[in-house]
Amino acid sequence: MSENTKPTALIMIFGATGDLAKRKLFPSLYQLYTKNKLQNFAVIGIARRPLTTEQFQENVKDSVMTFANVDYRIEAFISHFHYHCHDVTSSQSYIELKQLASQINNQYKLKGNCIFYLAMAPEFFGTITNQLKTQGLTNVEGYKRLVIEKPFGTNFETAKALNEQIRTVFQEEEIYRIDHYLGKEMVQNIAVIRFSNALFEPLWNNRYISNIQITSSETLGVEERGRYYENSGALRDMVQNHMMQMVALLAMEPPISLTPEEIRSEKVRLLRSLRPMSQEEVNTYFVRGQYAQGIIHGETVPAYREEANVSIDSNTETYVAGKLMIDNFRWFGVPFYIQTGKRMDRKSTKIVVQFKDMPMNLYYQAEHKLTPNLLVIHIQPKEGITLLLNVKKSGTTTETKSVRLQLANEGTDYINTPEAYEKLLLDSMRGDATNFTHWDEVALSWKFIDTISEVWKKTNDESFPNYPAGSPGPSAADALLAHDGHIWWPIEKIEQEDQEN
Ligand SMILES: NC(=O)C1=CN([C@@H]2O[C@H](COP(=O)(O)OP(=O)(O)OC[C@H]3O[C@@H](n4cnc5c(N)ncnc54)[C@H](OP(=O)(O)O)[C@@H]3O)[C@@H](O)[C@H]2O)C=CC1
Ligand SMILES: O=C1O[C@H](COP(=O)(O)O)[C@@H](O)[C@H](O)[C@H]1O
Repeated sequence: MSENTKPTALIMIFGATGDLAKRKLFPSLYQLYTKNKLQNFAVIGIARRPLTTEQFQENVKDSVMTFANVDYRIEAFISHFHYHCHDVTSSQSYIELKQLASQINNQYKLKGNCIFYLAMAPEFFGTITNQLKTQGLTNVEGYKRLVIEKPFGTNFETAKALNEQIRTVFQEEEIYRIDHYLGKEMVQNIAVIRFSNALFEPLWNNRYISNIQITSSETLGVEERGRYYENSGALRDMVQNHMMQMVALLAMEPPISLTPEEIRSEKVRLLRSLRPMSQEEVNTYFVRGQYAQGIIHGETVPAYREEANVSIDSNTETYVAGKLMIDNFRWFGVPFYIQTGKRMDRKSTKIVVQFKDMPMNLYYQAEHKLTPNLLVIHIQPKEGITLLLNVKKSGTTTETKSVRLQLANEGTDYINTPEAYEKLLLDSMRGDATNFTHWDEVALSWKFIDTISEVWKKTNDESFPNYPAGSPGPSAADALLAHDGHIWWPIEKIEQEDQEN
């Protein structure tokens, strides 16, 4: 389907009174609607609480006003929403849901196309898909697609069982596993930066790249999600999916074309080249942390154990740093460092590609080392690219200084870029699975992650809590890089100092 095709579909949102629907799904659909990207659509919201369709429409309106902050064509927009009060564990109400779906399909002329969006706790995913099949909701005249939220399982075994269950109802090409990082503008830009610039692609290998650093730090804590997070931790919440996907996009071989199959098969090949770790090696390659009380934006925030309301000796990690090695010709010997954590000093997701030093420094003067060339891909909150180069200091000197070439930051292209969910919803309606994860990718990343979580489950980290909220994370993460002679590049600090000078 072309990029300009306007899709038509009925979207059934299971979990329509929940946080994700309110904060992301309704505002994203609204954006698509007001940008005229949809031919025709209707939504059936499904949850247990007893709401009328009118009350549900008011909730949708509130969510759009709060999170999209506009009310242009809002009444017309919410008239597309319907509500079905339904406990997904009860088979009876699927029959009524089927009747409602058929009536709405005819009323809006939706061609029998149906998206089943599971915005609910994962323990319901299997039950819902089974019931959809048993009660005949998947017998549609058009297409049927399942959009499924994370977490997709809690380890390889549970993910495999879930996959087998949903595969009895949906084909792999009908399953859209959401990883919202794949909807982010600059994550989608990684392949474009690599494969459309003669400047980068020839250097994108172990001859010219020293190491790659991927950081995704948050200032938020676990908020209302303590129960989920306590059983997940940063490793399963962020690393298994978002961080591994970014590694795959940065390191995969060029696909022979941009079809979803080709891109996803390159990512799979890359994930297969990750150097496996033995259990004994886990704590050499990976570092974990948990936040203590600290100060963020001038306010004292509680420690994880208090905020999440969990046991006072909880061993759950809220921070992970790790070193991944890729055993293929292109990357042998190049460390990919990743770090992600909650309650850190800033909200920032970025990738730093550090190029190797020049073979000889012609400009060496006492104490003066050339700064390595760095390519920084800013993913959020700022979007853009920075290249750090060395130039001559002005005047009668051969001394060098580092300068920043801002390739895209603050450019008009990046103003008002659509939300990740907006793009992913549209892709799922158009049938473009490129930015969704294939089962083979999910399976391989779980296998890699399982070794780490098994070790961490067995051994408590006695140093927890080991970083104060509002800090850059535990010192062991610096030691991880220092061991290889590297540092986490303090890009924001470099930029700030630059601006001050
Ligand atoms: N919130 C977020 O930012 C993110 C969420 N996700 C994922 O999205 C999914 C949903 O998360 P979130 O919205 O935060 O969860 P919430 O707990 O906020 O919402 C859960 C929803 O499920 C409904 N529900 C619960 N039990 C039943 C039942 N038996 N039958 C019918 N409906 C039921 C609830 O409605 P009611 O009580 O009325 O039945 C509610 O609408 C999860 O898989 C989560 O991991 C992923 C990334 C980010
Ligand atoms: O998937 C998740 O992502 C968010 C971070 O997303 P971002 O787009 O704000 O970077 C994280 O807070 C959450 O714990 C996790 O489940």
